[in-house]
Amino acid sequence: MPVYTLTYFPARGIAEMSRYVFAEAGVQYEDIRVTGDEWPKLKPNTPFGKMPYLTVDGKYVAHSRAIVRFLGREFRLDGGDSLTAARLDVWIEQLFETYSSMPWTEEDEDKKAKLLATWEKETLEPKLKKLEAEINATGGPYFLGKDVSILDLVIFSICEFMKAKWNLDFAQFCTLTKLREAVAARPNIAAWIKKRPE
Ligand SMILES: N[C@@H](CCC(=O)N[C@@H](CS)C(=O)NCC(=O)O)C(=O)O
Repeated sequence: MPVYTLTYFPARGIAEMSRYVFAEAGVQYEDIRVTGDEWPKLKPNTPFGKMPYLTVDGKYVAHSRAIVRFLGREFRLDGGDSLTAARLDVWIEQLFETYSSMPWTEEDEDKKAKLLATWEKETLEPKLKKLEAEINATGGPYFLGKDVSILDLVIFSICEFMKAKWNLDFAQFCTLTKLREAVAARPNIAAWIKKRPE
């Protein structure tokens, strides 16, 4: 088994989906957490001056989504064939595009709340309804039906982040709620959630 190290800030952020993949696969890795004080010194020695990055026997894999896809292939959580893997990728990109279109830079709180409400109705809702229709077509609870994949772990992680950062609970999306409950109940995921740092 290769030696894996995952380096990120002491936060969940865009590294947690990869930590979930390691947890689900039951694979050991070094979970390196770099503080804000340590970061300026480390930054010039990282692949692209950003985190997270992974090393595999000393070779780097950078960019959070490239990391998650690589781990999916490594641990057979990528659907097993190239078309299925591509369908997972499509939704990973779709979800990150949706998340990037949130009103991140608006500083006026009233304007931000209005923009968020519009974004929820016009962007989030149609995208998640379409995602739910695709999950329902497989019978669920996961995107591929009975087999969990990196996409389910990415969905779980993004929803968790949006809840913490934007207080969105997605309660109106029943299929998504079932998927999140199914992920949370997986023994390795539940064990990671219990033991991980705050
Ligand atoms: N496309 C990259 C973005 C990475 C990124 O922006 N990382 C931020 C933390 S979430 C970072 O390293 N910020 C510190 C810096 O830019 O100095 C990815 O998905 O990994």
